[in-house]
Amino acid sequence: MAKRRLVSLDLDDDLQRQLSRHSLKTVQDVLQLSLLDQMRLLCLSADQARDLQLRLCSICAPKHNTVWSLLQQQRQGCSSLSMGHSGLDSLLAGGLQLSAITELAGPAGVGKTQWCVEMAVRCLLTEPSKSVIYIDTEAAFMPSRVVEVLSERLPPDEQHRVPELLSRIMVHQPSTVSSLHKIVRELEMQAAECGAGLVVVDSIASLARKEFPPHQPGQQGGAWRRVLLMAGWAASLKTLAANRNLVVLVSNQVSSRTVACEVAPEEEDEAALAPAGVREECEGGGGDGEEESSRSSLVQYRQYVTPALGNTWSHFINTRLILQYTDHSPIRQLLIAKSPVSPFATFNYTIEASGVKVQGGGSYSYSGSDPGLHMIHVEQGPIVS
Ligand SMILES: Nc1ncnc2c1ncn2[C@@H]1O[C@H](COP(=O)(O)OP(=O)(O)OP(=O)(O)O)[C@@H](O)[C@H]1O
Repeated sequence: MAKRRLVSLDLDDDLQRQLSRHSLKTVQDVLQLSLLDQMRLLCLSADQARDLQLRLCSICAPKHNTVWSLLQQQRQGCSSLSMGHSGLDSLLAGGLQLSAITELAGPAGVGKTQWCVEMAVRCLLTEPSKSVIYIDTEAAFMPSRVVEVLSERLPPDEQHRVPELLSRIMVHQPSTVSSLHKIVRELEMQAAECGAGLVVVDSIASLARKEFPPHQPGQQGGAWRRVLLMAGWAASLKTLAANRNLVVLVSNQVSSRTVACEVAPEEEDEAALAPAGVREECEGGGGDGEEESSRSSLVQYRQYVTPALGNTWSHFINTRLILQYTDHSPIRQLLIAKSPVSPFATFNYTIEASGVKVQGGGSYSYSGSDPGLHMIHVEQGPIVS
């Protein structure tokens, strides 16, 4: 919190001018000065300097909520962004949680971007004073699709609002890890300036996976560098979500994971037939991207499709929603795979001109699940060795 940018605070204009004149950028920069220096540099009286110090100290001090106030927020529906379906919302305590990171993971074409657009439109329509920051790392963002969804949602006499609503979505399209890194670092300031209620990163994985593949020849430790990078981004996004009380929604790709199984002697011949390349594609594993060490010949390798970025990443996110195909096209499925408030649950959805529609009542069980170990149904059929 001491690193919080002063421009993101609601300080009066004269004071902001003095702060920037003396290159004081963070709360820490001011608190490191003596009271006398604060008075001198910022042209403050002793009382004003003491007030400022108290205010900045209260920003650094860890904040707490009471259970009662959290419950009140939840009841008033101001702790979440509705996903547009009463069953889904009630399991997720209102929808996508504020001050938290929600991940949408799924195979190509399943509807991750469509869900991101859906939630952006929902934020604009339900929060008239809020904006959306949309970080598109795959050049997949289609303004015309947002217009289509908005136009379908607005009644005929409100169609004139479309341009105003569109101007409340700020889009970044970084094409390298370093440009995304810079955007993530500056997000808190931008979120404060534009009053963001939702930050979308579609997708969080693609640039890092492209620049730091786990098995790049001649470059050891690509996966480990990526874990460190993702940890930094997750920390920044969490701080942003908490400080600005907004929803962070990230999409994630899927990757294949290889699991080694002991085989009984009579199955040994079958194990020997496992394709040689299977382990090359392994990404998540138990150790965040590094493939497992070689096994004896009595081991069979089975391949699964799971959310990308490995186990460590799955601990960074608060809620994981997995999107997958079903055998009944065009119906797709949303799984609540990890949530602090909901049991494991599944809901069907379709993608329509007016956006994403969740169908029926959904089903859930309290048997629990491992967020890192979901087999994802891929349209072309599961890849099993
Ligand atoms: N206007 C529309 N009406 C109905 N379906 C649509 C419409 N626009 C897109 N879709 C459907 O959305 C799906 C693509 O979704 P989306 O782009 O969100 O996938 P994705 O999971 O983000 O894929 P990737 O990982 O490749 O980016 C396609 O099945 C497409 O048919």
